[in-house]
Amino acid sequence: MPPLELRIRRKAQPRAEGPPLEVLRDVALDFPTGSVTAVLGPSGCGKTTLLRILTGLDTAFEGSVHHRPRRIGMVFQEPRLLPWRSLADNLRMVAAAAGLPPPRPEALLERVGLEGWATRLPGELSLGMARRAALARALAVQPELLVLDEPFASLDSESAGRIRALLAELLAEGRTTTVLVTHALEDAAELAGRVAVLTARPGTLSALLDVPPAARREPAVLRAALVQA
Ligand SMILES: Nc1ncnc2c1ncn2[C@@H]1O[C@H](COP(=O)(O)OP(=O)(O)OP(=O)(O)O)[C@@H](O)[C@H]1O
Repeated sequence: MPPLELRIRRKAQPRAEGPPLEVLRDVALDFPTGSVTAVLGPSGCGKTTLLRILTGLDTAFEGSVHHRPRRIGMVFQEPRLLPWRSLADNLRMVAAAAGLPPPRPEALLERVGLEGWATRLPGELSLGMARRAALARALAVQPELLVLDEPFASLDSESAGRIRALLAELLAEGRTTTVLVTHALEDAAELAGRVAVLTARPGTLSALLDVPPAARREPAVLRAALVQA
């Protein structure tokens, strides 16, 4: 399978007044199948925009995306579950939309620590639980590409720890090409095989490096490698 290939020459956001805001410029990245890439960069540099372009949610840019897989699982900061449908239905609907046979929602929910919640509505969940439900929904499409936008943001440490452990287990399987946007170097060091760093807006690629194995135990090793890059 050829790598997913992202080529952004320029991405600008129209504004109500004034010229368009240039958000991204000259970002060229290949994502080999099964790789886990963390995208780091200052707030507002275009990380979420990059994910939206990568997944095809945003097509208004100059450039191209090649070899985008068919089944894409996404977890955004805002869980975006359908509020009037049970968690099980939320999972079934994305699987059906992906042309997959009905999944076993209970098993997927159990995997993210939400056993017994299949018939409940999203409004009954805390943010941490909703984020985990969104991850279960992403897994329900058997994703070839998994995209995670700050999956640990605004979570208490217990919820963040549960999701981190789950992702570490999942990503270690090495089957799913994963792109993880994060502000935390520790998360990149623990979960990713490599790190792509964007500059401040307009975001452009300033470094792409493999995570040194020692950084898994000591994230400062990654910080030092980034300073040198
Ligand atoms: N729909 C939109 N309309 C106008 N401007 C937008 C839109 N979406 C994003 N932007 C602007 O584009 C820039 C990049 O936004 P984006 O959300 O991609 O950054 P980010 O790196 O993910 O930020 P953060 O780390 O704070 O989540 C920001 O300045 C933002 O205000």
